[in-house]
Amino acid sequence: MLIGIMGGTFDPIHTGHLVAAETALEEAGLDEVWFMPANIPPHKPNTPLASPDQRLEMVSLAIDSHPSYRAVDVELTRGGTSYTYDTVTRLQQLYPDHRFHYIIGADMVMYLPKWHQIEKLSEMVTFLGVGRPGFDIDLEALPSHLRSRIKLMTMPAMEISSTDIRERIRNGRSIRYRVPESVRLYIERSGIYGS
Ligand SMILES: Nc1ncnc2c1ncn2[C@@H]1O[C@H](COP(=O)(O)OP(=O)(O)OP(=O)(O)O)[C@@H](O)[C@H]1O
Ligand SMILES: O=C(O)c1ccc[n+]([C@@H]2O[C@H](COP(=O)([O-])O)[C@@H](O)[C@H]2O)c1
Repeated sequence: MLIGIMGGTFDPIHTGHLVAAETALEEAGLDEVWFMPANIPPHKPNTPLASPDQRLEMVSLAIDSHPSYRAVDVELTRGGTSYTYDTVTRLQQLYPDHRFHYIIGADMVMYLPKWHQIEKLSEMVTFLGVGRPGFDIDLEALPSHLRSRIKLMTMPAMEISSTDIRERIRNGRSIRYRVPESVRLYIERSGIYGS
């Protein structure tokens, strides 16, 4: 099986994540996409506002009806900082018959050289890069060994981020359609980001 891992903080999950996953599923011919919330995302300055359980719950609600999507809690149960190299090493041990691709937005593509053990990791997965408004992908600026391990996907520009969702909630603005309805209702009921 060919698996695309959609790793993220998902604080909260939004339609940008879902369209990125669907684009990769279709364009790279993936069998499944595994949505994997990070426990402690490396290199993010702030702790997520939602707890690990809440982020996993929102992911599960968002992907509920999709036959090829799964929510995977390996990073949450491992605890500590969620280095992707450690995660993929573990997944390859657990699922020796699977191949793994890793889906990332344009901001992360240009940040790859800073990832933990990136030389080894880039031998283990192919990165599927999707465009994101405000972030240019310049493959020429990346080291050649990395460049050859990235496939670019064509995704409609979606100017949407978890930061923007949280800010909208703080300002009493609508998040309808920016997140799946089930996630919107969960956020409203739980009051995670304020009311
Ligand atoms: N609108 C988007 N278009 C394409 N890729 C996206 C989009 N939003 C997030 N991603 C990608 O999804 C992955 C997980 O992102 P993450 O959960 O940190 O969301 P975020 O919206 O970037 O969060 P925040 O605003 O809190 O930093 C990253 O690889 C990121 O680049
Ligand atoms: O392993 C690393 O060094 C590394 C550095 C930055 C990001 N990541 C992973 O990339 C995914 C997206 O990161 P983020 O910060 O945009 O949520 C998430 O699963 C992180 O664990 C991984």
